[in-house]
Amino acid sequence: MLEEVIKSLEASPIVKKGDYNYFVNPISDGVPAMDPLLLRELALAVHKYADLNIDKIVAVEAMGIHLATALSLATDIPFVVIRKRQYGLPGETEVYQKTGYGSSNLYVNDLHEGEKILLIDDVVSTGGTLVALIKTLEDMGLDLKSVVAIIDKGDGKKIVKKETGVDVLSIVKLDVIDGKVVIESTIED
Ligand SMILES: O=P(O)(O)OC[C@H]1O[C@H](OP(=O)(O)OP(=O)(O)O)[C@H](O)[C@@H]1O
Ligand code: HPA
Repeated sequence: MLEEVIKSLEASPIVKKGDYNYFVNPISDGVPAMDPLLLRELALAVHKYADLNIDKIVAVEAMGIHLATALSLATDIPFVVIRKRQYGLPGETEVYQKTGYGSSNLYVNDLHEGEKILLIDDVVSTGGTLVALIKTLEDMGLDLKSVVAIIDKGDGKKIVKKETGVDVLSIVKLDVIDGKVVIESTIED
């Protein structure tokens, strides 16, 4: 079921961001172009394994958005985006996000105490993004039914578990070794 996903990830070029080995892929960057077959495989895998008894899908800007869109179309569940742009709307919550190569503020809007949500992002790597978001969303009283990171890079998922107690649902586990993406496992193994 994940043939296109694996093929595409294994072909990812690696670019350096400082010391960080950054893989470039349609799932995580929209570059090179995303084959709809690949996007469909991802949406089907999330549909199959995630808890979809939820009120909203919550995407992290930027590269959670296409994944949330595909899942929303497949499920008829609405999605909201955690943006890098501040709106200053009532109830807006700011979250500081630090990755292996940068940082920014994220802004949570239109999420309300007691709502059941699925949080989706493309990659978990240092865990900086998901740890900060999970802590904030839990403090806001949201019920995180599933936390999805399509790609678990290095120790990402393990770090999130240690820091928050939350099990991230990931479709592919990979690492960058000797300048290449190496697939370690998939959810279908
Ligand atoms: O586990 P971490 O080390 O936090 O890395 C994961 C985060 O890094 C990327 O975000 P980035 O801020 O680069 O944004 P983008 O989605 O706009 O590319 C990715 O989309 C995740 O949100
Ligand atoms: N590639 C793409 N997106 C990412 C990465 C990466 O290596 N790490 C965190 N987000």
